[in-house]
Amino acid sequence: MDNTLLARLQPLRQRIDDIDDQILQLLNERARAAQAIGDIKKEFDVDGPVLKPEREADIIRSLQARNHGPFTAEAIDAVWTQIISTCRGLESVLTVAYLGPQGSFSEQAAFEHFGHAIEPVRCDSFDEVFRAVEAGQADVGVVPVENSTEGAVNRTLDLLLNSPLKIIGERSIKIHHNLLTKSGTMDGVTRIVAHPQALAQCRDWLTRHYPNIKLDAAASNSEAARMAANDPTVAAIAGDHAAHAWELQAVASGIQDDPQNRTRFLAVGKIETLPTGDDQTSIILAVPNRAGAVYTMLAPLAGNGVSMTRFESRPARTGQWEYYFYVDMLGHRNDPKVAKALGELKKEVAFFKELGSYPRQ
Ligand SMILES: O=C(O)C(=O)C[C@]1(C(=O)O)C=C[C@@H](O)C=C1
Repeated sequence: MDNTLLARLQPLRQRIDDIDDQILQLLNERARAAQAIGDIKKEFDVDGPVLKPEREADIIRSLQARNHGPFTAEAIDAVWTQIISTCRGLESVLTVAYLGPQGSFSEQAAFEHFGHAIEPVRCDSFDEVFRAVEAGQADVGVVPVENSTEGAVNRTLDLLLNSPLKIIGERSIKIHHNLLTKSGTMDGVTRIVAHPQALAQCRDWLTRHYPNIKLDAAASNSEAARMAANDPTVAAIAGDHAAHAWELQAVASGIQDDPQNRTRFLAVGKIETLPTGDDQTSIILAVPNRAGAVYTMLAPLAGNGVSMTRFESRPARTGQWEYYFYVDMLGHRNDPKVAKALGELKKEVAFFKELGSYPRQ
């Protein structure tokens, strides 16, 4: 390297080394403070949860609010999620249940939300994720709830209806699909395998490029990737993490019909999440099947100035054209406006279930 170039880089690199030393010292001080918090928590409640979603959201948001850059808000989220994850792990390791072998989008969402210092509980279905958390085999679960191309993930909605678990957080991630094989070509491939949601998200692309190939459903995209890794007649649709985990090559990448394709995941658990000042509340409602019932059902929200952010319906399976309505609104259930709206709403409906209040992403 040119000597003058080196001479100019050297002091800056020295500066970075000094800063890294300070960061390291501060990270260890932070870790010791978290360990002390963990000891106090144990003193008061041995089996109580270490995870405090509202505190984690507060820390990251207030750093983002005070930040003047050039470090970006997204970088603050990623770096501090990992710092907090490590500190939390020193108090007690968080076990997280989610769908799929290594490399699934659920795993990516779990890492982006809770950091990497977690112990995975990998499940074969969304039902198993709920069961694992309900049975105490995992502290929390991460499940997809809606996709920007395909809409609601119906199985998750049905499980939320019947589960005692609460929603404790949300995380939306970009979903980028690839067509993957062991060789990186389609030679000898007789079928394309993926989770039905992924097949649906890539429907137009598949029709255009492989109109005659057999499409098969797998329990997860990472399961499809595992199959492709072991069988040269299989091509999988899966994300970059799965490609990496199963050492597959891309025949084509970014094959989702919508380049902005995103999936929103929910974190579910048994803990109660306190207000942060920027929260969302999710509920399920049902009303008798008569004219104007849905309008009346929602009137308390508008009447109390509570904004509805999502409205989804699922058949109640009574054969009577009755539905469960899944409603998200801004605010925490302890906020006076939300509490009043929920109180009024309960009186109007035939069925009411609170799914939880949690920090907005
Ligand atoms: O403040 C706490 O209760 C902590 O345990 C510390 C800490 C952190 O590292 O900042 C870690 C885990 C909790 O979920 C929240 C915050």
